[in-house]
Amino acid sequence: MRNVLAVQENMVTRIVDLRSDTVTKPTEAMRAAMASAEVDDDVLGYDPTAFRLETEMAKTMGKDAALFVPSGTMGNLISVLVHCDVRGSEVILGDTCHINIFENGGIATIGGVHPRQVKNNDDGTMDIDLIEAAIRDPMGELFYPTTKLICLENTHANSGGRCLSVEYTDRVGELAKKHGLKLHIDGARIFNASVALGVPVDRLVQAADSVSVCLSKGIGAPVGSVIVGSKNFIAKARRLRKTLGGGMRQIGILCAAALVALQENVGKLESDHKKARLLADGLNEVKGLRVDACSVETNMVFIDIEEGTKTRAEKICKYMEERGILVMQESSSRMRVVLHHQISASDVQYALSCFQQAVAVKGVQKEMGN
Ligand SMILES: Cc1ncc(COP(=O)(O)O)c(C=O)c1O
Ligand SMILES: C[C@@H](O)[C@H](N)C(=O)O
Repeated sequence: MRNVLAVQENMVTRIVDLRSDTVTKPTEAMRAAMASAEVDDDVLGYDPTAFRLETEMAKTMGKDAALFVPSGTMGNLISVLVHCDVRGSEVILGDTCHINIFENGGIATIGGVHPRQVKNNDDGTMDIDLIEAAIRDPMGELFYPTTKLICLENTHANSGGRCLSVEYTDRVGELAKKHGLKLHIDGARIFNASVALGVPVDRLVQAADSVSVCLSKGIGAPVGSVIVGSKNFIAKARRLRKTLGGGMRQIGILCAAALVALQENVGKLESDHKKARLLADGLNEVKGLRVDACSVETNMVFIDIEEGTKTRAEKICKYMEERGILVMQESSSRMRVVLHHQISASDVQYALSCFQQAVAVKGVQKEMGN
C-alpha cells in the first residue's frame, strides 16, 4: 500500500492521491464545524449533532430511522447480524462484493452467519434466477443453513463502481419478499449511483430493508457511515453497535463534519464521474494500457496492462509514486484509480502524462508494432 510519507521522502511537492475516495482530507468548513460541534454522550442518551445527522440521513434515504457507525464495515456487519439474528442463518451475496472480500469474513467469524456466494456479473448484478436458486429449501432444514437475507452493493466497487438500476433493485426486493427474506444494500457509494443514474437516492433504495451509507467515501467526510432502516431495525442495530464497541461518546465532532460533507459534496459527485471518464478516455490513448470505458459509470477506473507490454503494475505504480501520484495496485497487471472532490482537472492531466511516460519508458512498449 503506497503512502503519502513515502512520496514526501522523494521530495515530491505535488501529491495526487488516486488510491481511493477514502483519502480525502476534511475541508476547512468541516474542521470549523468539528471544532464548534454541539456534543453530548451518545451512549447515555443522544449526541445532538449525531441526532441531527441521523434524522437527516433517514429522511434523505426514505427510511424511518438511522444510526451513525464508525465505518462501512461495521455498518454492513451490524446490518447483516440484525437480519440474521440466529446462528446458522445464511446470506446470499455476490462473490466479489466488499462484504465477501474485504471485511475479514466478519459475518461468519463474529455473527455465525454463512455466506452463500452467487457470481457477480461484470455490471455488479447477480442473475435473479441464480439468486432464487441459491435460496435454501426450508424442507432441507436438517442439512441446510436458513436463508434470511440478500445483499446487494451499489455502486459495486470490484466491478469498477458500476451502478445497479432501480428496476433491478426492485426485482431483487420482490424476490426477497416472495421468499420471506430481507434485502440489505451495501450503499458505500449509493450517492454516486444516484447521481450517475439520475434516480433520487430514496427511490433507488426503496426496496431495501436496510442500507449502509459511507460518509467517508465520495461524500468526503473524514470518518463514518450511517445505516438506515425501520425503527425496530435501528433499535436492534444500536444495541449491536454497543456490543461491537461502536457506541461512542461525543460523536457530534465526527457527525458535524459529515453534515458539512453532505451539504458540500453530493453536488460534486457528477464532476468526479466526469473526471473519471476524462482519465479513462485519456488512458485509452496510451499504448500498452487499456480501460473498459463502458464500465466507467462513476468515480472508479480500472486500468489493465495490455498483453505484450513489457511492464507490470508494481513498476508503473512505483513510477507514478515517484512523481507524487498514488495509485492502487489490484494485481500484477491491473491498477485502480478513484476520483474524488480533491482531485482537480489539472491533476487528471498530470496523472495522464505520467502514465504515458511510465509506459513509454524505453523497452516497455510492445515487442511488435512499437
Ligand atoms: C463497497 C464498499 N463497502 C464497504 C466498504 C467499507 O467501508 P470502510 O472502509 O469504512 O469500512 C468499502 C470500503 O471502503 C467499500 O468500498
Ligand atoms: C479497499 C477497499 O476496502 C475500500 N473500500 C476502497 O474502495 O478503497
